[in-house]
Amino acid sequence: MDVGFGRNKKEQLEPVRARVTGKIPTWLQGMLLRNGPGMHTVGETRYNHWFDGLALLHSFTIRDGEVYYRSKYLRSDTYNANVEANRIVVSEFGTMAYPDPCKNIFSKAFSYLSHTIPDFTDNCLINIMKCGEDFYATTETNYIRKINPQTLETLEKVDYRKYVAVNVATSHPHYDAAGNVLNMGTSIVDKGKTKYVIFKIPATVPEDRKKGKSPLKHTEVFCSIPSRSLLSPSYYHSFGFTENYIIFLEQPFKLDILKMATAYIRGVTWASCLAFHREDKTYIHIVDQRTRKPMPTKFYTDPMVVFHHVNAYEEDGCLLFDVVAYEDSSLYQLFYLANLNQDFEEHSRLTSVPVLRRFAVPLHAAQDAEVGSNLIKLTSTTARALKEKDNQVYCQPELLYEGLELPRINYAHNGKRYRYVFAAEVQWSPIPTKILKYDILTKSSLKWEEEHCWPAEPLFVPTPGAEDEDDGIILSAIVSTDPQKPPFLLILDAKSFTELARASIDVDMHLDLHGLFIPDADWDARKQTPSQEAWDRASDCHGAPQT
Ligand SMILES: CC1=C(/C=C/C(C)=C/C=C/C(C)=C/C=O)C(C)(C)CCC1
Ligand SMILES: [Fe+2]
Repeated sequence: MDVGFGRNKKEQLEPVRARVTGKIPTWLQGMLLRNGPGMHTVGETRYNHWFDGLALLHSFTIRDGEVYYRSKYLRSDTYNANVEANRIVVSEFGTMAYPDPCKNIFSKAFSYLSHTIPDFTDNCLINIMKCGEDFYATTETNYIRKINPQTLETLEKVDYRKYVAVNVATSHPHYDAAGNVLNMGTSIVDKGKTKYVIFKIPATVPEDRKKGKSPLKHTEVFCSIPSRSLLSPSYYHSFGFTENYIIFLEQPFKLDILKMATAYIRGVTWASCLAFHREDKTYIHIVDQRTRKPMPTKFYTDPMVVFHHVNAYEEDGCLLFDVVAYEDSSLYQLFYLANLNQDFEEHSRLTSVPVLRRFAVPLHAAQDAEVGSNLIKLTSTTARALKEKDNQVYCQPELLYEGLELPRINYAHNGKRYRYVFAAEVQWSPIPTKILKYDILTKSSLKWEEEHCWPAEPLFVPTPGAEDEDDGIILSAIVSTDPQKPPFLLILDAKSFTELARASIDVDMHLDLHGLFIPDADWDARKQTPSQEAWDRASDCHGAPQT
């Protein structure tokens, strides 16, 4: 089965109207905006890893029961430089590139030296972040790219380092109740220290300080956590968040800074500077948002690799947090394009399945508790926190569900008690074939699947005025491995997990990573959604078979 992982996808610049079957709820008006890699070769050169691909943004605009689709490559500096040179000239996660092969030995040496502190890529292919009224494409370097969600045009390049000292940052920020962005990055060997920095970008800027300024200019450091090691900070892809706490896992999947500093000259990739240390522990840092300080207790657990935090909440003096955990870092290995070729099913077997695990940590010092005692008295979980000497606590998680990735929740429950996880079901292969609704309370699940269909991350949109946590719909872009079946946007009823509608579009749709839904109601009066007239010009897509 070939879905062409390494094949470049065509952009769909003009909106096309999808062929809708079923009935889209009338209240569902807005735009699903998503990001992911779409171009894997430039000229004769090719990227090694799927996470290297050039960012391709796509959007599904839902209006009065119709769906309009468009896609556009992010015109990052990386994209422009590559296209101009007709080859890959900017390094990505799994591909090291050499811009000037013809340079003489002296200028070559100079160019090597200038890469000691590398200028990373602005190929923001992972997610979309809402920042005040603006939207940004994001990756894990120090760069983000402002975009126009309506036209998918690429706007300013923003360097986080102008506002906060971080060399890398996550593409999974959190949003608090006021819409402020909280994100985390690593400041590497700055003034002799390496630390993890949690920073806040305000949703709004006071009128008197505004003067057309972006909220990013008002970014503040919320708190920082010193890295256990100066030269090998942990890699992380997301973090946990509740009203009062921030959860950071300092996992034994680490960046080797010395290796990074010499990677360019040695001709190896950034990916090769990341290593899983199975002999190490995973340290659990809990920051109290009121004091902005990490709790002094040394919480730890077994070695693991976590990409996605699912949710976290406080219950009876404990903090519960749920993550998708692996026993090793094989996920990154599998996404090498060489493993994702025609017979990828043979070559791409994970050596550990992604498991939904629940951790529980006690929030109050248990100085008098006996060594060996379990500090978790909750009846809702079997997760344990065992008291050890020297203020250490060993955390043993509860296994909730085996085989899921790309988790999403009803974000109104972020940081709060919640019951449902929506995710893609992933067993031993990294490619999802089902969409899953997992009920943490009853430990039961509902699934959607269809032959030849590969679903993207399922996104939950609540019904306006919803009371139940699962009162809403699920949106997932589905690509099919059957050439006779065009890709489609699937709309499921989140309660029953039954199909409400699907919108088929005969375009070259890519498998994406993450994104968000912008309800029409979020657009303020100044930034109107495009007029109906604009959509009327969209060409029809009759869902004809792809050739
Ligand atoms: C370029 C670059 C990086 C990029 C990492 C990327 C692009 C990671 C993507 C991860 C995904 C998509 C995970 C999904 O679960 C690092 C290592 C941060 C630092 C060095 C330079
Ligand atoms: Fe992610």
